Amino acid sequence: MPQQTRRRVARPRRYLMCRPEHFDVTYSINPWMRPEKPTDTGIAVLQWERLRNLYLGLGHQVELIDPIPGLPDMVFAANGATVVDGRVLSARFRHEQRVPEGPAYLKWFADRGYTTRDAEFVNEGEGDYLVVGSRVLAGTGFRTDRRSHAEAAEFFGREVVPLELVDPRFYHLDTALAVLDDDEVMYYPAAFSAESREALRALYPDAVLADDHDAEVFGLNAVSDGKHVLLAQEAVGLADELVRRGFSPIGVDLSELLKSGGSAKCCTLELRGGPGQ
Ligand SMILES: CN(C)C(=N)NCCC[C@H](N)C(=O)O
Repeated sequence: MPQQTRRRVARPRRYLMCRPEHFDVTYSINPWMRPEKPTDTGIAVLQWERLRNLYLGLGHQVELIDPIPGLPDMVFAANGATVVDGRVLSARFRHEQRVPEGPAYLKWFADRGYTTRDAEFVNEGEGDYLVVGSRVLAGTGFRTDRRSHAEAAEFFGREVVPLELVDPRFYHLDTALAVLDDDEVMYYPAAFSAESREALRALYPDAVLADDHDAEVFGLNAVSDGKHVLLAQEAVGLADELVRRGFSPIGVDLSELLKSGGSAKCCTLELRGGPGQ
């Protein structure tokens, strides 16, 4: 069926978020981070609250993890773990500044009775693991160690498709690719190696492709519930194409968090399945 005639249905989601009470840019571990530029924690909190209220207004559940002083990037909950069928693979961060976030998120899950695994290899949670239907797309190149992909495949019992990122501005998979539905994605081809571009073309021949501008404003760091797609408000080309395909895009302003290299998806960890599954 042509994409534009599909009726889009929202599925209620459960998300984990972390209020950016200690947000700041005090170090630089990606090309967007400029510690010399001022940040405003109050604005970051306001922008984040709007995102959270949008989720609640759409009928989704939002759980919260307490922010920890001294961990300014902890707001990026998507990096904190990967949750599939109630099974939680912990994050193991590449840069020392973020290493303590892994155990903090893992504890949140363990305290609530989830089945957890303390990851053996470096991986940055849903920053590099994206679930598309029964398949998991897995980024590597800048953060997540390739060896983590086999660990994730074994732990989740799912097919894991490796994708290599080649542009340091798009250092996590979820800065270059967004999941729209169980069989649809949008992505920025130039962020991937030739081999990975080929793999994506074969898997998703009808994917929405982002242009340079929309990728650079982090339009692909988007969250979809199957109908509503929350994405950076500046990504107007992507929003137009999403409307054409029957989705309802909702523009969000997360300009303060972009100073650390994150947007809507980075702030949002999807909880797929609950404890005891
Ligand atoms: C897309 N996701 C989840 C992210 N891109 N996360 C943002 C991480 C930002 C942080 N300063 C870092 O460089 O790790």
